Amino acid sequence: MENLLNTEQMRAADAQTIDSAKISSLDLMEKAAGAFVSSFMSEFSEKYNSIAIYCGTGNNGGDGLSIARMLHDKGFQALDIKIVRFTEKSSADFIANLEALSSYKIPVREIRDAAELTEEPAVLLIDAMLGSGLNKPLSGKWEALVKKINFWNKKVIAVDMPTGFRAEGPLTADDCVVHAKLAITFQRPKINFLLPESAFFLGEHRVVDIGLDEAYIQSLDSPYKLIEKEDIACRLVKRDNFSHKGTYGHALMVAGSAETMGAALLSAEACLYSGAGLTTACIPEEGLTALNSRAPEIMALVRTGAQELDLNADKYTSLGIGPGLGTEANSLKLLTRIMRTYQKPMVLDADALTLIASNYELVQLIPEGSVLTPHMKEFDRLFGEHKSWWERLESGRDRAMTLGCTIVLKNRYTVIFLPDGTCLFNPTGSPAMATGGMGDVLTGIITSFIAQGYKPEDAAMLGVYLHGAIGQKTPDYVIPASDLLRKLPSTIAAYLT
Ligand SMILES: NC(=O)C1=CN([C@@H]2O[C@H](COP(=O)(O)OP(=O)(O)OC[C@H]3O[C@@H](n4cnc5c(N)ncnc54)[C@H](O)[C@@H]3O)[C@@H](O)[C@H]2O)[C@@H](O)CC1
Ligand SMILES: [K+]
Repeated sequence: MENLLNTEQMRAADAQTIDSAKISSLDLMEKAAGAFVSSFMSEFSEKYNSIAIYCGTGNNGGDGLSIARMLHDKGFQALDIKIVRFTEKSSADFIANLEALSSYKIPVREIRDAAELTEEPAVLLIDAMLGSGLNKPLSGKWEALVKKINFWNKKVIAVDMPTGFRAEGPLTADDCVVHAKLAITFQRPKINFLLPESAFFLGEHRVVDIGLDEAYIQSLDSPYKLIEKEDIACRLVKRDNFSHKGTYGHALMVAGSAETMGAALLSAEACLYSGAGLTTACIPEEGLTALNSRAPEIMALVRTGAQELDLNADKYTSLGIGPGLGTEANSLKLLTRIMRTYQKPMVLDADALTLIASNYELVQLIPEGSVLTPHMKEFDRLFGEHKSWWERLESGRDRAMTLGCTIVLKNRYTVIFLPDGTCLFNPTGSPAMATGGMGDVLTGIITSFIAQGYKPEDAAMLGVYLHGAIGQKTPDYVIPASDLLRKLPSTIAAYLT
């Protein structure tokens, strides 16, 4: 798992690397610029394109000057440097890089006011004005310049981060930030790159390794972590030679209503396809034919109308509840009854969460160790309105700790809040997954992993990562949830090796 750092910690890692690796800050800047250029060239190889490199006078600007030199050496001819000199302060490494540029025939122009710029003919703009040194919102000359650059609507590639972007803390659409297509960032993504509001300013990001001291970075105390492929491989357990269906547990999925049987089918099938030994779907009578014809492997526990369900809780090794359940009185009765009867960790999703939100006393009945899988709206219904995703990060951590539960807040980079206050970001996923039924499948996978004996936190991590990995692999415009779940067995097997 990769530790994600805040700006202050990143600066400490920078200093520690210079200290421990006996590398000068100038050489580190050279490494960072080299890593940027390699990544840049893999994406933008047309050397005839004109490129304007806007540099500040701090280290982000120093990177920009070094990048200009390297691009020139790689054969990019149509380069043009603009130095934004709104202050007389310059960093030592910026000055050193400006000197190194003196033997190069790259045009350099100093800008002292945004009004000096009328247009920008370059096709591509590299933003090396301000990076992680940002210490307050942009105003005055900076604000005017950023507004002008955004008005030009160029293809902007940011060095480390877009000028004006806050690496952590709440973001709003009103922040004055350079709008960039891509940020090539150093060593770790900024935490805010993983939150949806970053899309106001940034298309995508790539992370490049600049050789910072990894042992030191991993030793720092950060609640924020990024899940890696190895975390999945080392948690997944192979199926034993002499195992049988009883080895892999019995998952019960309480889901569906007459109009939403699809949600029950998808979540129960996801249990089956991710390896539960037995799966039972607790469904209304109207759904029985659909279940039997679509998924003969799945058993039914039929619930009729308001009739109280006689649940033998010992029979099941995991329970998922919520997909397509409905929010009317009968569903509330069913949920309450199940929460009173079943005291092992359960997976709560969709309508179960909405019912808990509007009958908040039910929160007390959530068994410790359970997994809650809300999307943003369900999260806000449960825990109150939040003005930003940063606030959701803070309250998600807080709630996971007080409830002793795992909370899976679904998004492009789904966030998993663990009961110990750790906050895991999942890297896998794709916009092709933005279709109905996806959440039902995820609920089924997590329920299935718990049935098989994985700890709920691990079940959530494995489920979220593998679910996203399938979506990410599809070259198609969209992946229907039922197609995704059929790829679960081969995907899980691929991660086992
Ligand atoms: N490990 C790392 O973090 C490394 C960082 N490097 C580069 O160094 C950058 C950070 O450099 P610096 O710390 O010199 O900072 P920046 O170059 O981001 O900013 C320069 C200066 O601008 C001023 N400033 C901040 N906010 C302002 C505002 N709102 N209005 C006007 N002026 C403002 C501050 O005095 C700041 O020091 C990184 O983004 C990255 O590009 C690389 O060179 C090498 C390794
Ligand atoms: K920048």
